[in-house]
Amino acid sequence: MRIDVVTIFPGYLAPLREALLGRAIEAGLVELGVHDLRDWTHDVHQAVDDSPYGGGPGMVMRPQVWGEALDAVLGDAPARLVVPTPAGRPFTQATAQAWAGEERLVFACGRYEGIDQRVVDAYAQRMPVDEVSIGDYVLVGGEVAVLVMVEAVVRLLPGVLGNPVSAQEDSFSDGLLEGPAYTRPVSWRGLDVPDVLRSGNHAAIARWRRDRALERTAARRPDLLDALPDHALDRTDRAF
Ligand SMILES: N#Cc1c(-c2ccc3ccn(Cc4ccncc4)c3c2)n[nH]c1N
Repeated sequence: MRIDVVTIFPGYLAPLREALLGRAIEAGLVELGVHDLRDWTHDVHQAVDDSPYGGGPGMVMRPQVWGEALDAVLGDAPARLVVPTPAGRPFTQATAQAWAGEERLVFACGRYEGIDQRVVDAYAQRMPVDEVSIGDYVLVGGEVAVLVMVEAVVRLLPGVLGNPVSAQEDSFSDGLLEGPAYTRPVSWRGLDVPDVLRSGNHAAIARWRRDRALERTAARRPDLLDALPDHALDRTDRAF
């Protein structure tokens, strides 16, 4: 997979070259390009924003600069354009799973009050464009959202995680939150590891883990339970 990010703060994306993601890049599993939007300005002030039509607070990012930058970065290669915005569709694990199958992702990081809508509209005429949000809170720009989304996607790529099974057992992968996890020592500050996890009875362990996941999901994210298809819950599950 190739990932390109266009931003006025390239340094914000430096963490993408650290740790797991950095190793994926070094292993050739991912190619990463980070581009400074201001490289496509032509004025001495390198202006990327202007006042909003219709008035209102803040500034809007100019379409011309974005058009030149995205034309240059995209070239002729097919890609999915992703535009983080607080007004976007929710970015979820399902989104990450879908995007993990893409050959190329290009992220447009806005700042100020966002990017002129015509940028999304123009590129949506010739390629898939997703306006997405990572959560119901307001950030100052798209860079942090891109860090989140790139990590969620890249960890799903074959060869990136040491143990691919762990991605299959993630929270959300089966529609539920993960249950609690434990490691040594068996007793810590008067708190013990549940006996079942040390029983060697794999069927009992699997049942216990499913029950804790259902319990946690019912308590913290009942909306996920409501969204589960009927076949996803067996009779034992329905006790929650
Ligand atoms: N994904 C995502 C986001 C953002 C986000 C993303 C891109 C931009 C570009 C500019 N801003 C600032 C801004 C814009 C409009 N209204 C208010 C603030 C952004 C915020 N905020 N919260 C999220 N979950």
